[in-house]
Amino acid sequence: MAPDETPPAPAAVEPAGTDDLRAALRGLVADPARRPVLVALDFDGTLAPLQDDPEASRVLPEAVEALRGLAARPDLVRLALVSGRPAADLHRLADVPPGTVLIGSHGAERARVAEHGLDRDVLTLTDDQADRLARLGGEMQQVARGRDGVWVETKPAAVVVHTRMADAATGEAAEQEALGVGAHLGSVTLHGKKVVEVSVLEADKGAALVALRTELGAGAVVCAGDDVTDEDAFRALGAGDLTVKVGEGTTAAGYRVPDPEALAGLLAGLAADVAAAAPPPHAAGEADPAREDAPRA
Ligand SMILES: O=P(O)(O)OC[C@H]1O[C@H](O[C@H]2O[C@H](CO)[C@@H](O)[C@H](O)[C@H]2O)[C@H](O)[C@@H](O)[C@@H]1O
Repeated sequence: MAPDETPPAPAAVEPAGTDDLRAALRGLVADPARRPVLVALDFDGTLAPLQDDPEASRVLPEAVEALRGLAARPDLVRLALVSGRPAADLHRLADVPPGTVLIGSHGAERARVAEHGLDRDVLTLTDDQADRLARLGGEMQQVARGRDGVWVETKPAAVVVHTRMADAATGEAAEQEALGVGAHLGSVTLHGKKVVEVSVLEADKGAALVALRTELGAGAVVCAGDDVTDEDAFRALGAGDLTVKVGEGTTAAGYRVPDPEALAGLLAGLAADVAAAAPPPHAAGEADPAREDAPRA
């Protein structure tokens, strides 16, 4: 090859599909050496179909049921949501079972769903971060001003310009301007699906997920997501983990499913496998304390 010739780009490897993923999930749960498996799921576009109004987002009913089933066997599975949403918003919208860990604000927040409420660390900002967040809010409002369908969401450590309801040209212009604001005021700027999000904190889903797997002593991680920030998580995981891209687009994930409905079906299958698994040894033959006729201690 002549020195000035560019080598051809390697062909992108298309992730494996739904049937292969079903088999891989079944194999993972059947392997005692991989327990507990950490199932870490993105919210918007993954568990909850995308909506014009983020307040309308909900986990699909089939996935709600499946997550309840998975949470019933913490010896086999631990659950986490890993989202760009603030942890408190996730808790309000997501309907996930107690024990679920919530990683919010793209990794900057950590909380755990309790029986009645949410256990969480309060996110604190330095004076400089708080000052930049306030200035970001003002500048992003300027970006949205006069542009139909463009609006601003304010989060604990970030400001988001939303363009889903704008026409293509208006949305594109707003996103470009918002990226410029991020370049001078932000610590991290994310260009996601019809959003530009500028954060005053350094955080990413990959680092947060790796920290959680270590804390839990998870033998493997199953991680699913649909947007650019989920790619940080996919890249941070290892060869023995299962990474799942929901929808179209280039990805580092090993598997792809077409939409949140397909993912919900796979989670239901996983929950069925978990329900069929042998109970942990200490529980075999023990009376069920939830039953009325169980002997009193
Ligand atoms: O990490 P995620 O759980 O995927 O959260 C990422 C962002 O999700 C929200 O925006 C996205 O969903 C909205 C509702 O479906 C949709 O209108 C928007 O176009 C999507 O980008 C949320 O509003 C952002 O704050 C999150 O960072």
